[in-house]
Amino acid sequence: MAGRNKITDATAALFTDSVDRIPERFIRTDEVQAAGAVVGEDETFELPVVDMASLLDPKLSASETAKLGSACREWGFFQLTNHGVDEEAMQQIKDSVVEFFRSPLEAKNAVAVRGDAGIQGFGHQFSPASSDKLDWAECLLLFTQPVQDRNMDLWPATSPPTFRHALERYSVEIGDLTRRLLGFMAADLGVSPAALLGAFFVGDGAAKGQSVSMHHYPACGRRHRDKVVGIPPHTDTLGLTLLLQADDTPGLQVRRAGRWFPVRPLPGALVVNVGDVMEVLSNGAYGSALHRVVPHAERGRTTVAMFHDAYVDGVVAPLPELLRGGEATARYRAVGKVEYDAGSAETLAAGGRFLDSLKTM
Ligand SMILES: O=C(O)CCC(=O)C(=O)O
Ligand SMILES: [Fe+2]
Repeated sequence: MAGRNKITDATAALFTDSVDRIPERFIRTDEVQAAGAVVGEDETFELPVVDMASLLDPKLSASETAKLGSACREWGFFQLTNHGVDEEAMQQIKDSVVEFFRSPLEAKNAVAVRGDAGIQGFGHQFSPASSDKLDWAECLLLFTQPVQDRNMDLWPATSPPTFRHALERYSVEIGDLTRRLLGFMAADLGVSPAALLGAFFVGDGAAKGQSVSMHHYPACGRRHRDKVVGIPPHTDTLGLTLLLQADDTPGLQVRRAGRWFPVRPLPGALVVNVGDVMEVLSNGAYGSALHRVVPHAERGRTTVAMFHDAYVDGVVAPLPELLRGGEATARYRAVGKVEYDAGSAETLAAGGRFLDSLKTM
């Protein structure tokens, strides 16, 4: 089972001071090399950019929706500009998360992962049982919606004091934005908005499942670059991910056509990516892309990844509207949500993808 380990004093010291030698558990040179080539600094390429103001503009909406659709089909990734998330709410969450990671280890470990609280809390990202390697990163993972799923014991109360309010507010903002975005995705997929929205939200508008991973990737120094990993290559197992980058440090890379494409953060934009469940819902029209994080030699990087979960009547399966009338066959077999979650966790621990086992062709 993929576990999340607590961060020790030794690791925290490693992350704060520039050290000459790092423990074997962080050295993954072979893995980094095997992962393949990165598109160079000097090469021009454009990761898709989608503009929410254009989506909402009656004159521009149709062409921007087509752009959104092609981004989800070709890349599974795009940067979203003019997204309309309240600027003060954005600033508050950025400041609060940066401040949390700057706190002393003792304060951060007040909300550390612990056996009885499942995967939530502060610690390392998932560590596969099949390897003893650790990521060059620290992560605070929390369930944010539905509200009754929150474990407030693991929400920082004082480090910093603004944290809880900032996350609560951001959770609502991202829920609203996800809802808006899904409306345009439904138009692109040719399904009713109610069908797609109903997979993510319950009748009264609450998210079926929203969670957040806040990441800090410390600077790794020139000497350790190409040896350490921020997050190893993976796809997101839930529905849709919206990522906020609290600074302009690069690090996120997306896999396409056998190479890694660095995301060059646009000021104020959010990065959106299609998760495995969305790939299934869309019957494979949208693709969940492999991505990873590479630590920067000189600069730390802080991000807030918010995930929305989705399913229809307790089942992860292609949207019925897409299969109606026998026009298309299901490219994924239907699987109960409980089985999906258990399967994803188990396959993740083994370094695989549960999604692959659902494919029918
Ligand atoms: O921090 C990032 O840029 C990406 C984080 C991520 O991929 C994840 O939390 O699943
Ligand atoms: Fe991810």
